Amino acid sequence: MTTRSQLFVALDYADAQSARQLVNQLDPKLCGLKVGKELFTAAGPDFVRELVQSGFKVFLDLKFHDIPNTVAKAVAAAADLGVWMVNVHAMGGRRMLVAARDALADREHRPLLIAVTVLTSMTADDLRELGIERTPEQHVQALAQLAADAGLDGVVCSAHEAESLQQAQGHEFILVTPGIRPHGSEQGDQRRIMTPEQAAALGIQVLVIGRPITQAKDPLAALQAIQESLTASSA
Ligand SMILES: O=c1ccn([C@@H]2O[C@H](COP(=O)(O)O)[C@@H](O)[C@H]2O)c(=O)[nH]1
Repeated sequence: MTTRSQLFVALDYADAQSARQLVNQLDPKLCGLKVGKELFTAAGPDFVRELVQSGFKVFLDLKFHDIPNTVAKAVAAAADLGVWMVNVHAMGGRRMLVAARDALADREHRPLLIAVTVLTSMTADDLRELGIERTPEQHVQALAQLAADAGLDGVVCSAHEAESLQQAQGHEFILVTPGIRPHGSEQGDQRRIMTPEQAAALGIQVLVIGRPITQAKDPLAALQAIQESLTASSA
């Protein structure tokens, strides 16, 4: 089965004005936008509303991780912004995941609810240091099962775990993969990385790319080159 991957640009900018310089050149048909902790903390919910009103699919990547009541209220507030997708940490546990899911049930606008498994910046050594003896792959699998049992729509993982997750959870379960690095771009702090073409060939639904676009000399050209390469590799 081949699903066409959607590209989401991680708007990791220090303020709304910097983000707007790129966003104003973009077409909602070309990509979705991810707002994370830096931009949200600086620019707030008004900027998220502005992006939604401009017609973009917005993934609000705030990775809520708190007691169930607090996370339930936070995802409901995110839904009120009109975002397309919101996420929580699977490590918050089953009751937290269920509370988040229930907070979105029966709403007129229900964003997709996704659980972060193992951050793409982490390795087996990082997990071991936290007392987790499973490999990243095993830990992702276990946390994805928890998310699926709790009725979430999918997970954030690395592209390396995609095939085993598709086998275990099926192709309807949404996989969102940061750690996407076009050939020749800098890895930075990411550890479990894959090229956009390889990730798209796996049928991953959402590819998240930040710095290879936002730090490029010409961000729009960098994004268009990735899109063209995806189109060419799927032909
Ligand atoms: O496991 C995760 C979860 C979230 N992220 C976020 O994705 C982008 C990636 O940006 P790059 O510049 O392409 O590395 C960033 O906003 C992270 O907060 C992640 O990387 N890994």
